[in-house]
Amino acid sequence: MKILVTEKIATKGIDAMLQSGAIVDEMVGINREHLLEIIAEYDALVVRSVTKVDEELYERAGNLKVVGRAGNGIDNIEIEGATKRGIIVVNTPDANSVSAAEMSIGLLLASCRNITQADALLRSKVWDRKGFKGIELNGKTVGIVGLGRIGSLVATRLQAFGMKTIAYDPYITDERFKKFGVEKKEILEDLVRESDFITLHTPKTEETFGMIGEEAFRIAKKGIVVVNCARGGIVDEDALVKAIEDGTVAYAGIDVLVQEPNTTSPLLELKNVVNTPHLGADTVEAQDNVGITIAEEVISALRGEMVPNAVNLPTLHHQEVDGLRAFLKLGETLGRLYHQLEKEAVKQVEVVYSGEIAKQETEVITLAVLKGLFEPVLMERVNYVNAMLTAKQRGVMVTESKTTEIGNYLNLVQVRIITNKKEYTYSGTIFGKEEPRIVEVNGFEFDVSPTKYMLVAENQDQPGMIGQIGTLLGKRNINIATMQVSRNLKGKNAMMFLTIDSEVSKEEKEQIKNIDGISRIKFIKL
Ligand SMILES: NC(=O)C1=CN([C@@H]2O[C@H](COP(=O)(O)OP(=O)(O)OC[C@H]3O[C@@H](n4cnc5c(N)ncnc54)[C@H](O)[C@@H]3O)[C@@H](O)[C@H]2O)C=CC1
Ligand SMILES: O=C(O)CCC(=O)C(=O)O
Repeated sequence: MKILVTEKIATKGIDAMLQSGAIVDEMVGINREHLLEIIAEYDALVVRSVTKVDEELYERAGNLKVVGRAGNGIDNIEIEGATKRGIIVVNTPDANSVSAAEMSIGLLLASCRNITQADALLRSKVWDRKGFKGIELNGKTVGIVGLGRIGSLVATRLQAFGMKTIAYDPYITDERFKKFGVEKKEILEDLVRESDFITLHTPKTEETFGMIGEEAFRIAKKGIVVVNCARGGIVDEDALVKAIEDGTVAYAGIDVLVQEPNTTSPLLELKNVVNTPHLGADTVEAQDNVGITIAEEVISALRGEMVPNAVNLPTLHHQEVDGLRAFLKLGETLGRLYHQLEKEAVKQVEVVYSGEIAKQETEVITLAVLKGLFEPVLMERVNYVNAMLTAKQRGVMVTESKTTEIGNYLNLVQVRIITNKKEYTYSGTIFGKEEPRIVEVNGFEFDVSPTKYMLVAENQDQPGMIGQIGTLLGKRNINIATMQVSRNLKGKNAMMFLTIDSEVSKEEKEQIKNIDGISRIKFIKL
């Protein structure tokens, strides 16, 4: 077994790999050309957040079986390319959470007490106590965006500073807010308006990228403090610079930037920003923890053993699973619909199997549903192995029920999502051997072959709706592959399902929403 390590990981991690009998080449900071030249020799590659593991690399990596991400975020690794080549990607999602939480608090304190600025002045041999008056945390409100592993650690620690903790995370249950003594904010704008400090702890997704931007700074309190120790771009960097210059943001603590490494960001020029070069996980403890964990995981994966933190799972090759492959895809699709259509925290998921499929071992299909359900908000960290655990950790109850009775379809999988407010349903079937179909969404009946890009609109059942949407998309050069309309009662509400060939921008969605009679429009990406 030959393992290449391209970024610094703890010696304990390297030792653990060597002890397993592997040949380990540590080439910290290896340049891209050299990496591409030699990658074909290796069975495993261990990286942190800098090495880009992409198509170009996979193309040259004929022997690669495992990519180990020594850390949490995996946005430098192309998962799809790995999965299609049977390469397992593993990471260490829990191993550095405490360090990242402590770093967030460090940035918060360092920025609002001018610690780095004062230190720099004193080092230039000037003892001057003027101009460094900061602000206290005690009695202030901190708004936490994303109450997952790190967000919740930050919350409980900041409560010890006498802060009121509020959070926005529409994807977790009320019980989790209660557990951490955090007040829930239903909408981001409320959190922004009420916060004296805002700290970000979400993954980088299409929804979170730029979520704290011009609009947020327009409604924020004057003199707010912003900390981003999650991923670059969750706070829009240009908008932040402007907000600091006009005094909306008094201080900022930034550990992560869209472009990394980076020595030219305008944020580095601003005196009331404390910038660190992505050091959130850089502690002895976190690195030992991450190093040992990634070594164990990479070795297990190379030996073909089950790795709980496998980010993708290209190893579902068992015969019984092969027979269910189309249903796995269907289950994942049905799960993925929910969070792209709704924003309510899930309390319970019930998967109902009817017809022939009820005679099969369906547990793995339920796991596919959960994987699809959680992926849009947790990114690729959810897989067949940890999907049930993820549901449990997030306080979501999962049940299955079965009936072999055959209704309108030979096989039917219905996913019921129960929230505090209501129940949502998504049903699908398999036509022929392999063809998934979405046949019902919240009581509206369809026969849709799911595609990568789809639009779902809710509208008043009145003449002209289809034409208006079609014309608008046509003008924007967005090709409609199929379009179906379903209604419950004539003249009342209807739902439209469109499969389209390309993405729809925010602006285009806004335009569709402005069509008279359209109440809701959602873009779905599978
Ligand atoms: N600076 C550093 O060195 C480090 C940074 N990180 C980053 O910190 C971030 C948080 O990591 P964890 O807490 O482990 O992740 P996690 O997956 O445990 O929690 C993320 C939370 O964000 C929520 N969320 C997702 N989309 C949201 C949205 N649109 N609005 C509000 N909430 C949303 C999820 O429901 C989830 O509860 C990640 O971006 C990770 O990559 C992690 C470790 C070190
Ligand atoms: O130091 C590193 O490897 C980056 C840590 C990080 O951002 C993560 O684990 O997500």
